[in-house]
Amino acid sequence: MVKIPLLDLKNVQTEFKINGQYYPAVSDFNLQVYPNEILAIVGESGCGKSTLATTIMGLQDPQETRITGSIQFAGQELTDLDEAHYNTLRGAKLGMIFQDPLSSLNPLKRIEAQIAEVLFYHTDLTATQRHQRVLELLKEVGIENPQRTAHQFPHQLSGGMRQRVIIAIAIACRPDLLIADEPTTALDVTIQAQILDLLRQIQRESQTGIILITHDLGVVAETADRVAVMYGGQIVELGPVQAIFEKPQHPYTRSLLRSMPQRDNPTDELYVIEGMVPSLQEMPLTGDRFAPRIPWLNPAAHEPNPILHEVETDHYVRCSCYQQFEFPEGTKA
Ligand SMILES: Nc1ncnc2c1ncn2[C@@H]1O[C@H](COP(=O)(O)OP(=O)(O)OP(=O)(O)O)[C@@H](O)[C@H]1O
Repeated sequence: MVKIPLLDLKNVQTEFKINGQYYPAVSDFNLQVYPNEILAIVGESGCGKSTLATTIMGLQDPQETRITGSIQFAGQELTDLDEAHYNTLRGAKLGMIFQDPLSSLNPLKRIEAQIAEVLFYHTDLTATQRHQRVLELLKEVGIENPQRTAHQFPHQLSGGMRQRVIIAIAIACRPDLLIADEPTTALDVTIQAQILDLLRQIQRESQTGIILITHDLGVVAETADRVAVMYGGQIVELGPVQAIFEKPQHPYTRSLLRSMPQRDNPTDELYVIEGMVPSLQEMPLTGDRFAPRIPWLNPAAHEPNPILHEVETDHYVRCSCYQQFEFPEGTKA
């Protein structure tokens, strides 16, 4: 059976204007997201994950940004949409959850008003029905006393409760696609697990396609169906979660995994990836963008213009350098 993607990105490039010149934060980006899957996007800070999310959501300032390529959502091209049309999709068919629940909520409005607002704009529900729906949504996201929470202001809630409220707003209109940008980073571990469970429950019950953006590979292993590893604005590896964890190929994926604390040996010395993600102006645009961070690898191992290779079914790796890459002797295995 042919699977129809919910979201289909083709050659997407997002460039920021800095001192009058454009620099790509996302480039050569090709990706499909399907209904009822959680696709994780991972990479260090500065790899372009949030830029990709805001590009899909149409939240980039056109004065400062240039977006090229095609973004199709449920068969509709988004890159041509004007703000009014985007507004009919955002909050309704396209939902987004940001990292910091406090700054995503209006401190001066009660929780009920903030959830009801989305229902007001995107549904025909009456005021009484909206009130009822707000309570149902709060219950759905695991809030024990919806009546009480509905009446409270954001500062009266814990971080975990606020994130649940944000999720309630994001799912209020049953979006087909939900983008969650670091949804658990600000939360402690127990609450993190509960929020991830909630996302999985939403995916299962509503067949939602979810893009989960995170730098935390532990979160990815627990939650995702597929994983896109991003470096320098590009996908460097894409595959089913099991393939990424059990048979990682790209030197960047392998380095990220090696730098992750092991559960059975949490105090073990960690591998540290050499150097840093370069700024946009310093990012090399030809050759393998990760090459400067693995300087011991023979430069001839890299392709001059690396492309994604399918190494096994549905598992893609950029640049054939993975065939020759080894960690230097003496680094932690
Ligand atoms: N409005 C902007 N103008 C210029 N450069 C920007 C802008 N927004 C982001 N960048 C740059 O684009 C690159 C990608 O940033 P982005 O925030 O998308 O990365 P990220 O992987 O999401 O990182 P983080 O996890 O820290 O949010 C970075 O070099 C960042 O400095």
